[in-house]
Amino acid sequence: MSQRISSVQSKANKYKIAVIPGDGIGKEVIEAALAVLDALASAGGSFVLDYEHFDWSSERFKTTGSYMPDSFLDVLQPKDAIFFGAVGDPTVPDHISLWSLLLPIRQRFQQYANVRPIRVLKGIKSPLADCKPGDLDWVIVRENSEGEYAGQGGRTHQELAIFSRHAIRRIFRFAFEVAEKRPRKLLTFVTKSNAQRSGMVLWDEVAYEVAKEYPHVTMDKMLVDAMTTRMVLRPESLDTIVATNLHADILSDLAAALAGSIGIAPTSNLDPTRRAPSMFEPVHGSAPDISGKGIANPIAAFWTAAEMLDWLGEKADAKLLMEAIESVCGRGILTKDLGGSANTAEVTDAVCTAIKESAQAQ
Ligand SMILES: NC(=O)c1ccc[n+]([C@@H]2O[C@H](COP(=O)([O-])OP(=O)(O)OC[C@H]3O[C@@H](n4cnc5c(N)ncnc54)[C@H](O)[C@@H]3O)[C@@H](O)[C@H]2O)c1
Ligand SMILES: O=C(O)[C@H](O)[C@@H](O)C(=O)O
Ligand SMILES: [K+]
Ligand SMILES: [Mn+2]
Repeated sequence: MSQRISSVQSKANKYKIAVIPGDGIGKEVIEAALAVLDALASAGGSFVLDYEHFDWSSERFKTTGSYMPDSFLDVLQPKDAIFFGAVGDPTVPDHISLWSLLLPIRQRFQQYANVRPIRVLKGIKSPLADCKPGDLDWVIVRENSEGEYAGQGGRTHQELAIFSRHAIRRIFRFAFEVAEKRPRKLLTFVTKSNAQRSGMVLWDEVAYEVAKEYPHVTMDKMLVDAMTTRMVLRPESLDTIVATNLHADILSDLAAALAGSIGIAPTSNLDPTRRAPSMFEPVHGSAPDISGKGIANPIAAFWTAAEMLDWLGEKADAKLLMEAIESVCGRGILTKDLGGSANTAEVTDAVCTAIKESAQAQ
């Protein structure tokens, strides 16, 4: 585990980070998160981030005809991580924007595990009556390379999903490893094998096969429709969740809302083999309805930054950042989506100050 060090910059670990803010509030929350990361580094953090900024976005597409250069894999490969905002613009069809920027990076780098931790942070109220902080504390593991996002099929089979034993096995192994490291050792797998009789039946078959390798983890199975009711009615009965690309996409927005707001939820797109750089982004999109107003909640991007530091090995700084976020939320400095009246800059400043104060106290 890394240790926070006092100002001995020469001892700091250096990481090369590609920064891709993208569109809409992606630009606002990434700017805020970079300020918070700077505050953390200069308050005695044990890391130095060497940023390269990329303007890959819908703006670039509209002026040059492409979201990113053809050489994007070569450009990103030497980086230690990719810090991403959001993609999506009201004047570009969403399937064009998603398939021109985000999905090629996720799929070509085989960032096959999309990890979405979510819990009720201190100071934030769940919309569920009586849901206390410990009652909703989950990790959603999303298959991130195939399934409903295979992009195959013509007009008559537009939504053709592709599931392979290889990809199902590796995401289940990953999810079991996550579950095994958490105190409850509980994994719920989400399926729709009653209706989808090919890919989803294979998904179930591999689940039980891989389960034999992890005898210390308790596994249970939920059909995706019933899963939504369990998340709302019995959140405390869940811990680690594994689901397909599309199912986990939908369930993770629900999870974020149940924990207070889509504006707090982080994602890691991981290549667990570490052959390719992993990509870190808030769960939310470009939010055109609030973009440009300076009111986006930056917490999702901050929590995402903490997940990135943790993946890079900077665990002490990741922890300090999460504590700073929770102390600011605990003092009621919240954006509108969480029922508060603070704007993006005010929350950002408060988190930077909390970081400095807690570093001084150490
Ligand atoms: N990974 C991504 O980059 C990603 C994810 C989801 C959607 N998208 C794209 O984003 C665009 C908008 O999609 P959408 O509206 O379905 O989803 P969205 O997540 O952008 O917004 C959904 C709702 O949540 C609110 N919201 C989102 N983030 C917030 C934040 N940080 N603070 C406060 N409120 C927040 C928005 O104002 C909106 O009302 C589309 O083009 C879509 O394709 C991209
Ligand atoms: O994967 C998707 O569907 C989108 O990018 C977005 O909704 C996400 O959750 O990342
Ligand atoms: K995003
Ligand atoms: Mn989504």
